[in-house]
Amino acid sequence: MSGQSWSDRLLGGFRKTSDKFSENLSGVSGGTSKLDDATLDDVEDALILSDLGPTAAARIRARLSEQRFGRDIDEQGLREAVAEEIAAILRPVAKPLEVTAFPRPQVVLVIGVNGSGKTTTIAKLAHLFQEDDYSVMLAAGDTFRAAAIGQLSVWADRLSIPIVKGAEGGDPASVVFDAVRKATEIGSDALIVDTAGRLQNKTELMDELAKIRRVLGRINPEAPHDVVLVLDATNGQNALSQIETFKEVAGVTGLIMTKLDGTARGGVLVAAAEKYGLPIHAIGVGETIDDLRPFDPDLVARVIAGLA
Ligand SMILES: Nc1nc2c(ncn2[C@@H]2O[C@H](COP(=O)(O)OP(=O)(O)OP(=O)(O)O)[C@@H](O)[C@H]2O)c(=O)[nH]1
Repeated sequence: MSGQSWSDRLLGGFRKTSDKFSENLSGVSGGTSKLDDATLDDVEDALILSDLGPTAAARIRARLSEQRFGRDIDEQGLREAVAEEIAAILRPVAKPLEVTAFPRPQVVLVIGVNGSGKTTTIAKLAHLFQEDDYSVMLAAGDTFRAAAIGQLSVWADRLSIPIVKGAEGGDPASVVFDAVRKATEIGSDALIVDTAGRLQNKTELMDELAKIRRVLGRINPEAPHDVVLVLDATNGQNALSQIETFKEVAGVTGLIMTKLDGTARGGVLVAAAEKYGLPIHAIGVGETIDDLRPFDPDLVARVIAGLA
């Protein structure tokens, strides 16, 4: 593991976004001047190029214009104002995943395309719950690939938590059914379920998730309590189309964005918040077990705007 703290890594990642923002804000640097249309154009363009998306960029521009048009502003003031507007978009969606289900266990379905960081995120999430003294169980519901089952088992061993798995090619719904029964039996607080990420076959995935839901509902009508979509920030705007699709096939209730360390595309988090308003539970800032962190909207906004 590198000697950097998670916050350095987070700042490092968003710093690339903020560097991109700053590069594109070069017309604004210098002394104090009146906020005019040309400057607002530069800010809007810089935000779009930083992956915040056209809608969030236009909204921030409109707010700046409304509040400060024609007033003296310097670069620092402009960055502060932009940070405030970004934070205003992010604050309402910052919601940690809480274990509140009664009866237990809280069933958390985790979905996302292969390679998004889903398996690692499940392990990190389990670890976060453990740190809060919750008992956790895993279910290897991605029976489509033996590698996925194996990978999750390795994490379960490392974390010393029980895992329920079926055979490769087996029925994910039956794995989930067994897991809920077992978790209820031993009194687990949370059950985190891995699922297949086959977006290329929407109908199959939808049928599979619908069946998991049906089976879960038979044991506990409240389950699944959470359907968490894991997104890879390095995909930039493509992450948004994944939200669109998974919302439709899986009824997503919240997001975790991974790989925010080291990408210049961290602004997509703001685009996602603005467009979908789904809760952002946490962010992934590295490959180790401690690298899933609560999402601090004010800090992220300041880093994107180049202030932190
Ligand atoms: N830098 C960085 N890497 C991450 C992060 N989260 C996951 N990864 C890495 O991304 C790769 C894919 O992660 P997995 O957890 O295997 O992703 P998955 O979606 O389960 O992918 P498959 O198992 O291939 O379907 C691994 O090399 C992880 O270590 C993160 O927040 N930052």
